[in-house]
Amino acid sequence: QTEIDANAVETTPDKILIVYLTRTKNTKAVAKMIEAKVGGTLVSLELETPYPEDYEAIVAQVAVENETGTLPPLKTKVDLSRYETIFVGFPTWGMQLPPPMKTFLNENDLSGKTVIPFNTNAGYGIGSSFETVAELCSESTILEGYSTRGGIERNGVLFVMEGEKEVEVKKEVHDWLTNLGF
Ligand SMILES: Cc1cc2nc3c(=O)[nH]c(=O)nc-3n(C[C@H](O)[C@H](O)[C@H](O)COP(=O)(O)O)c2cc1C
Repeated sequence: QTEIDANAVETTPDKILIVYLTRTKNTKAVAKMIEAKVGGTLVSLELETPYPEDYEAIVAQVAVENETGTLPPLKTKVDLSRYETIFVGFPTWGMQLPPPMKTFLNENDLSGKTVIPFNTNAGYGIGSSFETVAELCSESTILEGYSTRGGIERNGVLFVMEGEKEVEVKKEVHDWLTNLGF
């Protein structure tokens, strides 16, 4: 007897892309947990001109970009044609979707594809980032996203996805993806 899971996401690993932005590697760690469960191709977004290493400097630059709607040019180019399910991962920056992810969603056509956001943040939450993903992917099917607390760079807390936290996030990611039908 064959059981058919009505909730199953109908895709295969070769059609899954996991694209993420990361600075202190927390979002990257979540991306790798997703890959471990669903497979797919991992792509890290890199800028033509990297952000400053200095925290205050990047905060100031991102604030200006957010305010002016600047879309920083990406070095990373991806041919999306073969992918039907695209996970998009990013930290919260200035309570918004980080400018490089705005660039990515602006310069690529994700219409007709399934888009699934995920996020790490310092504890202030996703801000408007998931809403902006939905706005920039208005012709896509958006599934429920996942968010967890990551680093607090302002306080010198950088990478946190280890030890108990890693175990906890792995379980949450597993349950979230199972819920989505993966
Ligand atoms: C420029 C900048 C702005 C940030 N703004 C916020 C924010 O508005 N709210 C928040 O909760 N965390 C904020 N953070 C903290 C990051 O979202 C958090 O440390 C996240 O886990 C970093 O992910 P990453 O390790 O993948 O780079 C900010 C960090 C940076 C560098």
